Amino acid sequence: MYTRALKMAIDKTLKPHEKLSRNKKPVLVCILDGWGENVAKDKYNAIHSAETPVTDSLKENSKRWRTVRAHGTAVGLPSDADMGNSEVGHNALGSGQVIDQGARLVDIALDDGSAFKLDGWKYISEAFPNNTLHFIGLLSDGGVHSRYNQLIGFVKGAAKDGAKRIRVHILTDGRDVPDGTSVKFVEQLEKDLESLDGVDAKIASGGGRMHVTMDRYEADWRIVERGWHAHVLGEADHKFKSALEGVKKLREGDGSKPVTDQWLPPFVVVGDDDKPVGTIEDGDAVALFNFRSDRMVEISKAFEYEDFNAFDRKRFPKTKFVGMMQYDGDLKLPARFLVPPPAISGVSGELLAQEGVTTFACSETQKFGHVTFFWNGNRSGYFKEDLETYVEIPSDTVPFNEAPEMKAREITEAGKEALLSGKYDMVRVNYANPDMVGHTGDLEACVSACTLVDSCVKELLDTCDKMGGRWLLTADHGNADDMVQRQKKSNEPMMGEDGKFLPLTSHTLAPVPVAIGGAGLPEDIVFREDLPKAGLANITGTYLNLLGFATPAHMEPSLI
Ligand SMILES: O=C(O)[C@@H](CO)OP(=O)(O)O
Ligand SMILES: [Mn+2]
Ligand SMILES: [Mn+2]
Repeated sequence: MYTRALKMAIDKTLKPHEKLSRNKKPVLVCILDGWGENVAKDKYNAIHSAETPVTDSLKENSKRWRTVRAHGTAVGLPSDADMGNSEVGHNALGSGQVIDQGARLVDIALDDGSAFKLDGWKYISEAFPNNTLHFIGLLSDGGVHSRYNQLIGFVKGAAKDGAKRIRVHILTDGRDVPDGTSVKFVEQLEKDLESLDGVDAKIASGGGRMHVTMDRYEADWRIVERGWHAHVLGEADHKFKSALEGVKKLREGDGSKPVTDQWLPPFVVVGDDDKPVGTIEDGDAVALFNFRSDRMVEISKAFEYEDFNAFDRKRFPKTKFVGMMQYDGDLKLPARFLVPPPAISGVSGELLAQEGVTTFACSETQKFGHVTFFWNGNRSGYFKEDLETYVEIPSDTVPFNEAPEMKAREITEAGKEALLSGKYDMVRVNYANPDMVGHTGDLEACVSACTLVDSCVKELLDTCDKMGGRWLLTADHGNADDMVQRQKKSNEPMMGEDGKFLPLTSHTLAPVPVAIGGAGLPEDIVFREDLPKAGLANITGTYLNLLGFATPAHMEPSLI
């Protein structure tokens, strides 16, 4: 069940690279979030439709440009039908290892039944006979944050182990799965809960994932506060007799504009007495059923921390609280969990800090933790704080198609300044736009986002060249490279009844580009040709080489 990394003892010292010396010039690692290299090259590929002279020109040097796999088993996901995502992508980029990820670890723990023998389960099962068991999480089979069959696996396990009263608090998706599918997931869940013998099981509250509960990196605590009100206190403006009725009604919006699954307002399910059917009370058990960490950290703090002032909780029930996993390895948050998280050790950040390498990492809020927390193997702290500078540029709090430029210009300025300062051996930045605007399904906005990012990349690469540095440009998974839902066999774009194309809001299965270069990179340094199946984890050794170090034995081979 555990990864290669755990099985072998890791030598955490870095050895010098045979050919590339540490030239004391900066190495830039630039990640374009959600920038895939898709075979579909029609107008729905926003990267193809955008003006991208800089990234296009890199392709011309076939010895220093290639693609790598960013989805499925290449990044530790259960199957090659699983699209990549930022968590697994940045874990791989930072660690150089293919690690069994949460999605897979939970599958295994459910399959072999070990999940029901672990401490987390024993802890919550104390509440089964006399109190309510609550599940909170993303209702979806997207496999990025959660999966429906895993929720059902735990619900059934609870029923079998004597839970008498179960309440599920749902966050609707429409981001990892097509918009509108919330209705079918709610229908299915209501049926599945009803079919449990001798258990009073219901959906109790919910809301759209971008508006309720699933904030990340403290971008907007009000999102979590809305969730707390609905799930815990049973308070929301919208009250319905059933979740199905609620989701259908809320999708209609106020009549002027429909609301998509991602953005549904919070709602509470009430009984015939108009009282909420499932508030969270002292003695209840609460299990978050998302395996992915970033969007579960804040709600975990709200349930776990006695001392908490991000918002007024009004009431703080003493619950038996568990996460699907432990979401933050440094904070040990939450303290209890259903399945042990992936063990990620010997990550590049730790090794580099040990060698005295100075690092600058920057993104805007929405991706800040991607280049720090995920990059460092789901650790929120520093390895050696005096060597690591982390800069977060506050993201806007609007749907990003309304501001597709996001903070790309500010990130560029910060990156340039870091390169020019001469203070940093490694500068890494992440541009959020292709991913965050891609998720809105707004093609036009996404095209303009990609055009802007390409021009920002030029500024960064030019600055790196000016400093005599070396650079590596890549992405963590696809997204902007396909903005339309397609027919399975023919790959033809799908149109809705209104004649408009059906937007694809999710990531894609596309591989991602990798390019290396820079004024400080000797001419004869090119990509090797014997790694056709390389994935994101092969990139770590590659940038370690650019920094003058050999690829450590516990990492995937370098592309150079
Ligand atoms: O927004 C998110 O949470 C995911 C999609 O569910 O995107 P990313 O993996 O790019 O962060
Ligand atoms: Mn991403
Ligand atoms: Mn994304």
